[in-house]
Amino acid sequence: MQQLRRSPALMLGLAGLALFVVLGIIAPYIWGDRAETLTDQTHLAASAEHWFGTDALGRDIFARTMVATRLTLLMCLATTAIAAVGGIGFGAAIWVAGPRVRALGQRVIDVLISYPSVIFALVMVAVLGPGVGTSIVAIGLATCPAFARLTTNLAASIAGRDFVSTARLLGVSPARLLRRHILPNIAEPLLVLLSVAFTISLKALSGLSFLGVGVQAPDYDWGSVLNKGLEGIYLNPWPALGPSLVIILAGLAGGLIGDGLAAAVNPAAGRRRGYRAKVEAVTAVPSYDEDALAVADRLSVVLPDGTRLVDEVSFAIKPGEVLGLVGESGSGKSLTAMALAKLLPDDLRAVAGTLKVGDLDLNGKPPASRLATEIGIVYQDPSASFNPTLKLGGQLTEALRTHGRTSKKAAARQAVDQLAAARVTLPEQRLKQYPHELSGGMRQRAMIASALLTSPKLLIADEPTTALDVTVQAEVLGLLREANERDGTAILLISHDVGVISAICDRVVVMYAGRIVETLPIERLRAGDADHPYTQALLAATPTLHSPVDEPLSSIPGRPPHPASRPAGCAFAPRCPLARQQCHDELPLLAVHGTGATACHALTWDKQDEEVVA
Ligand SMILES: Nc1ncnc2c1ncn2[C@@H]1O[C@H](COP(=O)(O)OP(=O)(O)OP(=O)(O)O)[C@@H](O)[C@H]1O
Repeated sequence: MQQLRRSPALMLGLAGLALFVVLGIIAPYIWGDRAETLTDQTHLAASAEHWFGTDALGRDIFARTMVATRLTLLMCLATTAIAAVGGIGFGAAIWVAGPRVRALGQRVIDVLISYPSVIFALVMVAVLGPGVGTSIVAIGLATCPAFARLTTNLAASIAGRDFVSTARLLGVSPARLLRRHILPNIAEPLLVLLSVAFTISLKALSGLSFLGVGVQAPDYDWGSVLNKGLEGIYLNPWPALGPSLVIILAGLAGGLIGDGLAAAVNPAAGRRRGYRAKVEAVTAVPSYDEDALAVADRLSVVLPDGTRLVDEVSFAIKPGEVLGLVGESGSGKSLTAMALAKLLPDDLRAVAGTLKVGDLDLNGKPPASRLATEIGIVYQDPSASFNPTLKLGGQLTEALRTHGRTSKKAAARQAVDQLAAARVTLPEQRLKQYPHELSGGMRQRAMIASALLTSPKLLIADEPTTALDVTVQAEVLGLLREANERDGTAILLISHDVGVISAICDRVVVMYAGRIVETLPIERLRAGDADHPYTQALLAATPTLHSPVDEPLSSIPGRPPHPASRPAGCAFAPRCPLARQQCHDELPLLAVHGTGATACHALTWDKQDEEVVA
């Protein structure tokens, strides 16, 4: 509900609709007489007395438009109800009926959808005769296939989920499966379609009445008022413009509700990668090496409501350095990295003192071509990194050809060389293949080759090995290190796995609940010599060659807090074995400690305790 309240589009749409509903209720009482009274003041232009003018029978068009609101809305409501009940019912029924009926039903839906709904409605009107009832049934039935298609498609997408498989295994009948497991999970998109169907109904019903085959006198809806207003449009446009405006406003309210619902029920819709997000500057106090390649100085990633998903993290990456970013799922690693590539989803904002890669100031508006060529990205899932409908050749050479203005032939040659360097077998043939023709490991190598093609200064590798099996993981990490040593490419490697970070990084930054809790050289991480209890817990939870096989690995009890509900003090305190009251009350700041930096009150306690004893 909070999500819904946050959507201005939805609120505006609902307010508009509420206004029309109120109008529909009160209009006949206020304007009823004026709307029906015949006068000899025919075809009058718009004036202070007749806002939309008068029609051929001298009736006030504004009054008729207002009074028509009730019938128009009721017809839209009835049409939407028929479309939803009929469409969802049909879609659900063919889904339950089993694969054969489903396939047949889907073909029927395809045919119905491909037939223009207006023609279908006109045929029905011709058969049943025009009128309110016919218009409702005709447009309602014409909109059914859209609901049916969405219902079967969504049901199919949910049917593969583990909880549905489990229910099947338990012998739950298809009808119960649909009612208990499938429909509740597809209710949200259906709700969005409902508001869209309302707008579609409004347009279609008004269209029928406008053509003279919908609502018939003495009844009238907005479409028929518009029809009458059209008669003198060249001399007097308001009788036509007035009702049109009302139809547009009501349609807009429905559209805004649809957009608002879509955004509210699917906040993840904004999480698509690829949007260049706004970066805002805070007062900069440089606290990093001047020769650093990439700098994030007090970088926060902020939700529209002000929640800091990433909270003032500062780090720098030296040229040629491999920096690891480690932490549990949800600790803000990916958002930090995406802010550095200016690729945050468009619902998020990056706020930073300094945010730069090389001389690219990410607080400003760096040229897209330099961003695309100077920062390379390797994502976690090699099967999702490439477009499955395009051959690899075009995808690999895209950045070179778009931003480097390299010829097709030269770009292909470079792609082959880079694929070979990434040990992709038969590199020339690969260019002509689709991504699905490569194994997962081979695809990830191709992804690394693709990211390195433009010789980026910084390569961001976001969990590049998580989707791969162990042997391929080692090879992919080897490739990254090789690129780093061969070309001096700096790498920001993101992983939740301390083992992966230890394998190739020079330095590590440990994140917890959107903040940095510790940074340390990799030798210390490998030696298990971490200061922060969270890093120590991560290390204890990581198996090594020396871990006793007969003892279970330790785990960290509890869960990290969501960034919106971080406690006032140390976010790790509720899970920390060392926590004292101070940890719950005061936020520890990152302070240099030996060869690293740590944000932990416990490091100051020994000294304090000694002083107390002395
Ligand atoms: N667009 C968004 N809107 C709202 N919350 C978001 C959005 N993107 C990320 N988050 C939240 O921000 C937090 C940090 O997300 P992030 O993806 O950076 O974590 P992570 O450490 O990379 O974890 P993982 O390894 O699971 O990807 C999480 O709580 C996540 O749910």
